Amino acid sequence: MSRYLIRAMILPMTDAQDFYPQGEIAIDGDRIVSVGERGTAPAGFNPDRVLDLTNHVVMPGLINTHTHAAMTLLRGYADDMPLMPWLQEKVWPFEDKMTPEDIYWGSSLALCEMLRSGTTTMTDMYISEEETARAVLESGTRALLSRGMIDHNKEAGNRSLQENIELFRKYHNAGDGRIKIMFGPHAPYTCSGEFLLTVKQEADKLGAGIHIHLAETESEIATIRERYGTTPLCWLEQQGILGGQIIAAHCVYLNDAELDILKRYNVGVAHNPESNMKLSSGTARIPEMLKRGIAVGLGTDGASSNNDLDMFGEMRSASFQQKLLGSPEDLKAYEVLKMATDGGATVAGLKDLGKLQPGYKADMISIDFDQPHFYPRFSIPSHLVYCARGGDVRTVIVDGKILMEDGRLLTLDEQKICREAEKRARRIASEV
Ligand SMILES: CSC[C@H]1O[C@@H](n2cnc3c(O)ncnc32)[C@H](O)[C@@H]1O
Ligand SMILES: [Zn+2]
Repeated sequence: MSRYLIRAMILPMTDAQDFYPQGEIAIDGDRIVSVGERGTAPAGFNPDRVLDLTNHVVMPGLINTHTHAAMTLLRGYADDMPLMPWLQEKVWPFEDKMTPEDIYWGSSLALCEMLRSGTTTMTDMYISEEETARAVLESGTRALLSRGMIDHNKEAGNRSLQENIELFRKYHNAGDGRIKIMFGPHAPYTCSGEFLLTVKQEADKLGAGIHIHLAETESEIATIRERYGTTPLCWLEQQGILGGQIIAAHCVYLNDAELDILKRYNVGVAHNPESNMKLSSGTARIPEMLKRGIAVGLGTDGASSNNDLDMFGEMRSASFQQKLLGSPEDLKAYEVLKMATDGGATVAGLKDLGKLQPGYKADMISIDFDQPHFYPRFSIPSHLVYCARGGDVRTVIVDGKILMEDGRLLTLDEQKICREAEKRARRIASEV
């Protein structure tokens, strides 16, 4: 456990007005002790190290609320298709050939990319998720993990549910509490009502939340209407699935009454603008959600429908997509930053994350602002959303530990991970 004193420009994300141009953060172990202008660390605070990040902006680590980390192995394998043919013709046959070891290397690759671009927490759903847990533990990052479950038949559904329960028993609160386990029924069109209810009951018994894809495409809306005569969200409500912690990914096709349902049941939305654009799924009604006080976080989805895991790019896209369809006043820079930090923490149910303030977890990143694309410095939030790229991130701290310093990853062997990922992706593609 180390004590650090960081000197930098600080954007704590506590309030739109809060910014410390000559700031100072004191960290003791995994927690923030103080945040303010220089000289505000408690008297007698004796750091092991002073990190001089003058000319860097330090802000909360970014929270990616919906991804499939190991899908980095499918990056560039299947592009320019709509969701269902993409899944059925390309993605699922590829995933059928992936071994648990492949999932480990694919997840490690994702974690390299995430750390490099300032993501400190991810909410993930995939097969062989214990391998993703192993990679997360090694990397030092924070994650909410779930076993993605599809009940093609009763046996397959029950087996995956047992795996999710096992994942919970083995990894919930692992890594000093950095890992939390949720349950991951894939979507209303891939899970029966009976199966969803069993999943919900098992999750409730363990006090775990649910992570599910919801209302992503027009085709999903048509399928569910044909099967059940209603919308995906109303069907989930009828099945008794809503209530407790739910992360609903995408939420593109929801009417006003359904937005009210989201609010009533405190459903958190994981908004994935780049995936929604790339698959031509549509545009989620984010301004309307925010107006209602619905918790919205930002996600990249997997690297096959994005195709990167850069949350800086995602923030820019989130804002531009709404402006294109609505008005330039929609989704302003500070609102998007909130979504990627504090909003993500709310969606993830992590109470002491998403802001830099005393008592909160010490998860933060620094962005090198001494670069041409950050001058003149009229507005720091504007530059972070409209100018910054993941590659501008230089320092990453999670749980009070430095995971990236001056652009060097300290916990992951990046070169080895890239080589392994390339080799394994080629092998899998050759087997499909
Ligand atoms: C069973 S593990 C999770 C499962 O989800 C698939 N997936 C990736 N992106 C999406 C998306 O945008 N909508 C629906 N399903 C998606 C992934 O390939 C895994 O099979
Ligand atoms: Zn997804």
